[in-house]
Amino acid sequence: MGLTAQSSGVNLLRESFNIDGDKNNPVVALAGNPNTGKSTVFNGLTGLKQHTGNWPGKTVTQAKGYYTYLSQEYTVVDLPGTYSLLASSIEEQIARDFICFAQPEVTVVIADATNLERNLNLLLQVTELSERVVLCLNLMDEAERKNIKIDLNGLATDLQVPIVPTIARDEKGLSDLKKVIDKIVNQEVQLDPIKIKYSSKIEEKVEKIVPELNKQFPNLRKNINIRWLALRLLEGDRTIFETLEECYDVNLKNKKVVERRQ
Ligand SMILES: Nc1nc2c(ncn2[C@@H]2O[C@H](COP(=O)(O)OP(=O)(O)OP(=O)(O)O)[C@@H](O)[C@H]2O)c(=O)[nH]1
Ligand SMILES: [Mg+2]
Repeated sequence: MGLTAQSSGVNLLRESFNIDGDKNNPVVALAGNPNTGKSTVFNGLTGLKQHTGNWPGKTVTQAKGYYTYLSQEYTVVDLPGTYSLLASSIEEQIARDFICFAQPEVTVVIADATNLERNLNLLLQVTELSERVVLCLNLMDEAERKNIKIDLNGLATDLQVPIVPTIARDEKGLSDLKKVIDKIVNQEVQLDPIKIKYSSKIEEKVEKIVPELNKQFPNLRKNINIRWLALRLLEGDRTIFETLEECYDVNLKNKKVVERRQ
């Protein structure tokens, strides 16, 4: 059986993000820098089967929609455009929290093929949070026009993520994207994207914090990536506390694991 929300127990959290947890559809999140064609991909995938509203409690528009592939219905969520997931803006916080807590079965990072370097920064942040990632290289027509050649096989090998080139405006490549998403959901591809290794000073601290977090919050490990959480704590990111308290009713502020680094 493929990945389902039921098997990972996140239905309730999905509902709190206004995503129908009861439907048990695999959820596909579309992430990407602003203006890379996320909404064009979203429209191409979902056609008229879409709703827009606001993210709960936020004045940021949420678009969700549906498509069916090989008799399986998927829910697609168009995340706000962001350059990073460092939660320094509401948009970044929404994108980060959704990937971290609603745990989409697949996150598609939509990148502008003419500006790969900047766009890959977000991809590397997403792969720190989730292994189930596809890189959608959009605007391939623009890249060709600018005579930019991309070694797709070399890039896929370096990043260890599936890559799908698209021209979303002409609906080119979107059926390949659906096929790759289906393979990930049905666990037909091995996924082990590259992870950033930090300086030994940081890695040593992470090594100390991870077991401490596992000990103090044994249930958290099932739901979120503890290495990622340790990195956020080291960074002093306060916004993660708010979301943890909202989603899990845990209070990290009073725990010694945080006090130690102050
Ligand atoms: N040439 C070309 N243009 C594209 C392609 N995909 C999207 N566009 C155009 O790029 C512009 C931005 O597309 P959107 O889909 O709005 O991008 P977005 O990522 O949703 O933008 P934000 O939501 O503002 O972050 C639009 O004018 C699209 O028509 C493509 O593959 N090739
Ligand atoms: Mg958009």
